[in-house]
Amino acid sequence: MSDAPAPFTGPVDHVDPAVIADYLGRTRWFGGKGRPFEVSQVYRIGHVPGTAEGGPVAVLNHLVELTYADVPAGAAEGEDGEQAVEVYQVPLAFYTDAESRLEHAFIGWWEEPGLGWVHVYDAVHDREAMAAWQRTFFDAYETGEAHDAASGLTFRRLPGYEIDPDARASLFSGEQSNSTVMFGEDAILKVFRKLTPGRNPDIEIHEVLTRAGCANVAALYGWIDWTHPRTGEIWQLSMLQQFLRTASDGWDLALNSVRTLFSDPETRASASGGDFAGEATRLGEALREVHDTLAEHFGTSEKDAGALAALMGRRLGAAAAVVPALEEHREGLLRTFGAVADQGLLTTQRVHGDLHLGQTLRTSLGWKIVDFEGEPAKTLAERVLPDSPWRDVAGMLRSFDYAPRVVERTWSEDDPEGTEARQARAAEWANRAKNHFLVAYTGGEVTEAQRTLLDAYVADKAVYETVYETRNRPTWVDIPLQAVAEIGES
Ligand SMILES: Nc1ncnc2c1ncn2[C@@H]1O[C@H](COP(=O)(O)OP(=O)(O)O)[C@@H](O)[C@H]1O
Ligand SMILES: O=P(O)(O)O[C@H]1O[C@H](CO)[C@@H](O[C@H]2O[C@H](CO)[C@@H](O)[C@H](O)[C@H]2O)[C@H](O)[C@H]1O
Repeated sequence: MSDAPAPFTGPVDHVDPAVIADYLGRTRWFGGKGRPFEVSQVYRIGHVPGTAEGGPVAVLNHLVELTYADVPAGAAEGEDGEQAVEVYQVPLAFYTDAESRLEHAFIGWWEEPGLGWVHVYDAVHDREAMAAWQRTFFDAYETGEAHDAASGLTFRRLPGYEIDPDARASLFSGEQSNSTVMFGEDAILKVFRKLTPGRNPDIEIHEVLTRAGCANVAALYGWIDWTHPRTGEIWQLSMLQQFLRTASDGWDLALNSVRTLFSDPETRASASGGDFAGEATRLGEALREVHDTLAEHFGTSEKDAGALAALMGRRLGAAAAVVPALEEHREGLLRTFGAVADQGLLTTQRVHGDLHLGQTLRTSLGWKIVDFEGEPAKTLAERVLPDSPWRDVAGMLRSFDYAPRVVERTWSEDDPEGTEARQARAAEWANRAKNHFLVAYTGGEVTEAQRTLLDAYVADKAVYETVYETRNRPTWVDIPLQAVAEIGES
């Protein structure tokens, strides 16, 4: 363990909040870009044990509290549900001298009590700093946990999976809302960025599915808890998981399949070399198994169908405030939601909550579903609520609709004349994937009531996507808007 300075826990006054704010604005994972914010507090949550010679003089983890000025003072959230205060995890590696190899992850330099002037870097970019995490996880194996009393950090391990304490750490290139570090080719550490106290659904669900031996997820190896010294709340910081070495992203595979189809529009989707129906079938089977295991271990509950229809209607109202183009489809959408209202009590359970092809990985041993954190914009309390499994099914159906439309966006620039022919193939591809997926998921026929419920979830998801695209990729908003229009007309 290093000679890191005390205290390990508490507000940090000597770090300039503007330096941290500037760094957040430069990262991919910070979701508050574009909103007016200030860093209202930097809170130190302890040092990571296991640092070694040649590495940083200390690895100190921090929670950064942000306050947004676009929510009226005193309110917890704004009109569109955006939160007034958010907390992000920022682990820092401290070096006495500048480390040129880490220039891209440089945050600032300041005088650190007990350490003197230090150069400070985002620790997830530093293999030496991340090796400290890995060594501590390794030490935790025998007992199942390594608790560092000084810092309040607890490294937990599940039995049955060994990790190499010397494997090289490297940051995963595709970081999105979190940061993922690979340890050799065996394990990955997902460092959650936006945090809330309480059980993290990604860890919770992976633990249940791993202990149940479910083959359709990456096995959970361990995770890190931090106990707030004053409130006693548990904050879950990171998740250690099996690295799926042979994985190909489901979304990329689907796009490739559509490209193969479009390159020869004379050939029907069923005869195309890139046919996706078989994969869609296997995906449906995988989701069925995951849902069954979740229902078995977390149990099921019931939800009033009328309340669900009303909730979807309210979500539409909030979305229309952000995307005015939804207004003209309001009637048709409300009809679709309203059709479920007389279904009495619906069965609900823990679900993925934000399932799409980008959350699926095809490995040599079949499909794996990742990222059980739920919709990123929702609060934790909302994300862990039981919901109908049809929400996840609808997410996948929307994704099958997206894939050909995304390919067409760029294809049509080079070949505008072929649009009509490709449209027919695109519809064929999407319908084929949807049908195969559904048949595999249900094991046969979809009843009329199930179809009505599914249609409502598909419409609800498409409405959500219009907001997501408006905020994140405005040039894509036509994709879900077109779906909304088709639903509204039907
Ligand atoms: N266990 C794993 N093995 C290999 N790649 C993975 C694994 N888990 C996730 N990935 C890849 O990392 C990407 C980001 O992971 P995800 O859990 O979705 O993080 P985020 O919450 O940042 O979106 C995924 O799209 C997937 O391609
Ligand atoms: O992966 P996240 O949990 O961050 O999910 C969000 O981003 C997704 C995009 O990356 C978004 O998905 C939408 O776009 C996908 C294509 O990029 C498409 O396959 C999905 O069907 C569509 O919903 C997701 O909605 C959003 O929550």
